[in-house]
Amino acid sequence: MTDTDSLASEFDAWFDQATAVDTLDDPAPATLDARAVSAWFGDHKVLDRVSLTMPAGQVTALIGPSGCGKSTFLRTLNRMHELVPKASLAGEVLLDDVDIYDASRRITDARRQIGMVFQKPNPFPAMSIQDNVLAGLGLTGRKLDRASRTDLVEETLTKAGLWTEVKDRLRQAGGGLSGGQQQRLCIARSLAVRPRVLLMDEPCSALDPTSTRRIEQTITELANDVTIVIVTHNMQQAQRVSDRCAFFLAEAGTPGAIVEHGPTQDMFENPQDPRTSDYVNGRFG
Ligand SMILES: Nc1ncnc2c1ncn2[C@@H]1O[C@H](COP(=O)(O)OP(=O)(O)OP(=O)(O)O)[C@@H](O)[C@H]1O
Repeated sequence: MTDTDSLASEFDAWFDQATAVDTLDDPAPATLDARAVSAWFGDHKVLDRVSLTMPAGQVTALIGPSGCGKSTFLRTLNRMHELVPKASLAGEVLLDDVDIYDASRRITDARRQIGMVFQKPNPFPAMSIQDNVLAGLGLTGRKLDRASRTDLVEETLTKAGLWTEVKDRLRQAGGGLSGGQQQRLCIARSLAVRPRVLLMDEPCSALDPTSTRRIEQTITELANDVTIVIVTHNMQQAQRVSDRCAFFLAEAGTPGAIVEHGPTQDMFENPQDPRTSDYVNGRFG
């Protein structure tokens, strides 16, 4: 028995301990509505009353120069900001009208419904490809029978655009894939818990141009199933993948705020604010 075989069977055994077997629903994409979100690290205020609606089933790109608070804003959208020691927050984030920060809501519930993909692909390197896909389910405490797991692995790897490349080696280690394939594996892992929103923090910044285009294609294909919010420094990418854009700026030591937001085509072809025009045309940042 190889290492990957033994890992795979351990994981299977964990799932098979289930006394009750769950079925996964197929939820519709949700609208995320940030209302007057401010964020601090200690006494350093980095976001000031940011309000933005990210419509269901659309791709919203967050753009702006380095340090203007895009990643911080993204992390307020699924309660990851509060993991940083001394970080604090004001405002509301509504997922289809329900405040994810409401005291009666569990943090794990928000994270399950609002998944995240990071800059650097972070699969579990020694874990098999199929177990990487299923790993998030374990964390949310849900157990599926074997047939449902097999279906879920195929479905999510297909949606992430990776199935045909890995279907004959599902029990091999995730760490053996290329960087672009690893990022698509991480997207499949996020999709396996059936999120309603997927947050992506510069998901292509560690990838070559070919892998980048493949991920962009995946984003476009996913948009009907899940609302996507993506941070990107690449203006061509924002134009290629997003329906809407929000331009963030932190001017002269002030906290980050949104200068302008709207349909991507308007933001690039007919921006209302000269600072937006300067930024999207590469004159600063
Ligand atoms: N963990 C942290 N502790 C303290 N300050 C932080 C932390 N993370 C970010 N900051 C500060 O918050 C501000 C916003 O950072 P953030 O990473 O959100 O900006 P960004 O627009 O995403 O930047 P980039 O495009 O370079 O990733 C910056 O001043 C940054 O130094």
